Amino acid sequence: MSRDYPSALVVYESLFDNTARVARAIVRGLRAAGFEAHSVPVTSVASTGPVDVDLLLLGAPTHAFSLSRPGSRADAVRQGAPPDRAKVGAREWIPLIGPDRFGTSLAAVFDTRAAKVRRWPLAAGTTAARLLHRRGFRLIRKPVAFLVDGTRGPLLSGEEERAERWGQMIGAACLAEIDRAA
Ligand SMILES: Cc1cc2nc3c(=O)[nH]c(=O)nc-3n(C[C@H](O)[C@H](O)[C@H](O)COP(=O)(O)O)c2cc1C
Repeated sequence: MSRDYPSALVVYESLFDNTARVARAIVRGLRAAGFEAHSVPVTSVASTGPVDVDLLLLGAPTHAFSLSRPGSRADAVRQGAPPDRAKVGAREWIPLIGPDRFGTSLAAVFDTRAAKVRRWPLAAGTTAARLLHRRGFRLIRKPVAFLVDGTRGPLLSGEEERAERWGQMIGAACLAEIDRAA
């Protein structure tokens, strides 16, 4: 940690804005934990150069029990999602990145998924965690899920507040990891 404040970047994929809302709530939680934190859609971060942070977070919606694919995002567009949000997803982005790009190997993952299949073990977060691990990142906590009501949302009541608390918790966990390594 070379700056005055620890820092985190929350990269998210979101077709209907629910994962984006969760990402913003997590940013609020990270800030409450003392972090300089920002969220950015995967459609924009894909074209930026290296960034120097202490923690990378990645969030994505569950499509077909996994990360989205071009076909599932096209499906979402047919259901009303803005086409520009479907250009690139976390699945295509992760193979392009590694710890060097962010100045950290510490990462955390979250997903959104439909409330009625909440207990299904396979989801976007599981896949993202596996792919990030393969790229050399170390997940500091298990992936966490936030629930939406159906395909377009909204988030279930209380989920944004839970995301904010999770952001604060993950910030504290990251600081503990940094202390341990020092
Ligand atoms: C093509 C498609 C497939 C989906 N498959 C699943 C699924 O397998 N499991 C699930 O829980 N939700 C599924 N959903 C619901 C999404 O998880 C939901 O749309 C998403 O969490 C909303 O987040 P977003 O607004 O950020 O896109 C699917 C949605 C779409 C559009």
